[in-house]
Amino acid sequence: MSKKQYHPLLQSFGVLLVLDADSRCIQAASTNLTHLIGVERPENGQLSLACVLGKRLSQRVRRELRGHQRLPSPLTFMRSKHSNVRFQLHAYRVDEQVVVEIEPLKALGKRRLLGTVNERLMHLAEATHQEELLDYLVNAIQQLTGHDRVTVCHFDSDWHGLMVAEAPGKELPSLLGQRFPASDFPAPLRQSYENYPMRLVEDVNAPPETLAPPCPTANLSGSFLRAPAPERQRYLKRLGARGALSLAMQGDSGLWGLVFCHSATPHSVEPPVRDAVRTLVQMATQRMLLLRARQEARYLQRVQDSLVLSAGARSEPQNPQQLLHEQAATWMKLFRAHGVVLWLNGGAYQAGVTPTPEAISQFVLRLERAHVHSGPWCTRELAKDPLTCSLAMPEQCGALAVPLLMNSTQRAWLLFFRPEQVETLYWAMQPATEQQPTAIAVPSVAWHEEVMGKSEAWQWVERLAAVDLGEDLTLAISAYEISSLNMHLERERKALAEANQRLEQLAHFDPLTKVWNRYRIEEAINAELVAAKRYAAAFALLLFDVDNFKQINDTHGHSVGDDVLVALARLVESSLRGCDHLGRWGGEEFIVLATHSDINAALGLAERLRSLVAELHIEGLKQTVTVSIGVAVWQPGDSCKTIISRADDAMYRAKHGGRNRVEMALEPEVPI
Ligand SMILES: Nc1nc2c(ncn2[C@@H]2O[C@H](COP(=O)(O)OP(=O)(O)OP(=O)(O)O)[C@@H](O)[C@H]2O)c(=O)[nH]1
Repeated sequence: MSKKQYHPLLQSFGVLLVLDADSRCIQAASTNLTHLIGVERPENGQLSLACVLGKRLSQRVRRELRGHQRLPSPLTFMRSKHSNVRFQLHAYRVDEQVVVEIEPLKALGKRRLLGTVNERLMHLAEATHQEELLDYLVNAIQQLTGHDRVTVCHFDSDWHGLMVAEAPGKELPSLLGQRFPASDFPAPLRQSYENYPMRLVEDVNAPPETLAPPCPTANLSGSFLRAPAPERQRYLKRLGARGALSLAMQGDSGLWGLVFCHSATPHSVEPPVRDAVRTLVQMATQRMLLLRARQEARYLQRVQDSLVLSAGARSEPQNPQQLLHEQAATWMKLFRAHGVVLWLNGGAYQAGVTPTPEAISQFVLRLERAHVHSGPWCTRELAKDPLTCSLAMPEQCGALAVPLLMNSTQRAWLLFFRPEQVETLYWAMQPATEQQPTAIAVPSVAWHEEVMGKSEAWQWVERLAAVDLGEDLTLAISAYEISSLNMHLERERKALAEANQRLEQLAHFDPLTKVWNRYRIEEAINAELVAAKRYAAAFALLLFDVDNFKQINDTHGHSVGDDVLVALARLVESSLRGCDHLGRWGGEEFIVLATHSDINAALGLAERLRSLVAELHIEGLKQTVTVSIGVAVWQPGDSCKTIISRADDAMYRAKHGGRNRVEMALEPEVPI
């Protein structure tokens, strides 16, 4: 550490010694050495630590400091057996020197103090609300130290202080609810509280002690005895305080606040009482952080609970509009917003008090350009933020925007809007007036500040919860999109299957009789020809034609003719084996493909069909329907054309033979 010249003035409630690195020789001592401890300085000689503490204790100090930065704990001693004044000693190393601080101790009744402190600690540990906790803390400290006014000052994110708790006194005016500007707590001051969490000023008006001989090299920045700097003295006077004790309340991310104890008259606080107060403050701070963490956890849980709903909606996905409609009220309550917008695929779903769609669209466009990272964006002053100041959003003051990463290129946005929150702040001190101090009193009208144009601030935990909500919403929206896509695909698939079926029908079936069409029966004959050739498995074709069909048509009309064809097809179809097939060859001609059939089987089948048809009764048709059938059996070397041609010849012979007959095809004269 570089040797800096620190304020060499000291308070008089203790004695300060500056020793060499070996803790033997006293290089300088505060001017109250004789007065407080009764040690005379030798006229010309060197003062040793042993002269002040005695041989034994000075040896102990040296031993305990060897290889260490400071004594593990303070030591107590009495100057002589005859005097009952006890002292407390503390020593630590700074640079190449050792600093020893000695304070007289008054008889305090240690047991009683311990009991009181334990009782207070128990109470603090049981507090369930921050206000209750801090109220109890300031009252407990007031009882322990006897200060007139004890307050807790909490810092906001700009380091302005707000007096949030107070044990008021009779001598000093109340500071509760007042704000102190950040300029009252400059960074070095806050830093010093982080290093030395407690400061005691016994009497701000007391003439300071100095070091004798003067010792400009001594680094007393960490000394508990150092006198307050002139600006701090002025400040305390403005607060009406002559005696002051202040303690840091250290939060998770820096200084949470300070405890100020003030009294209108000089006020000493014994080391054990200071230790007790420090323990109380530490305990209260821990408890407060715990309460806050619990409160935040409860809040996050509430947001989570609202997510569970949208998670439930995931199994039965809702469209974004439904989702917003159902959840908007809950979300607005949770996020203390008066409007919410879900911006998706270039359109806005809105609920509550929201800007116009044009303004929202502009806002999102700017967010897309300026806010590239995945975290939330927020402001409590839309009219002042460079991103939004030129947008027309008259009813909005604050906005929280959460990007929803729908995929690698597309972002949706969840936007919350807050109205203006006009607030009156009571400033205890204005930075500008620090040069001309004014006695603190009940805040004057001039110190009221109306804060306009701002919404409530977006808390850290709210931003965190909004990100959680955004992630959940992204899932819910994706689930909905996937499910609608699936539904669409399913519809498409069904339509395609139906079209295919229709196509299949058209391609293979005769639309009137629903039996195979010419193309399909031809296909089947060709397949059978291949099988017959390979396995020499004979099959037969029965080609039949309705007799005098023209006359039926002409006499009874085409529709009766159609009925005849349909009834005939049904009858024949139902009379065939499962392995045989019926097809319409054209007009009133049909073919039966009888697999695994020799000539006898085929003739038997043809005869059976003929007689069945002759018994067919058609509604509206008095005459009987008959068919003439030509039968051809597969011959090696047959093609579709040759076998049908033989069947056709046979059928014509049946026609010419008088109709309602079966004729067998003639054997081919030469092998085909
Ligand atoms: N109703 C109806 N008539 C059809 C259909 N297809 C063909 N026809 C008719 O069937 C008749 C066939 O007549 P023709 O070829 O002279 O034979 P036919 O009257 O049965 O006499 P033969 O075959 O010699 O017994 C024609 O008048 C066709 O118009 C159809 O799908 N429905």
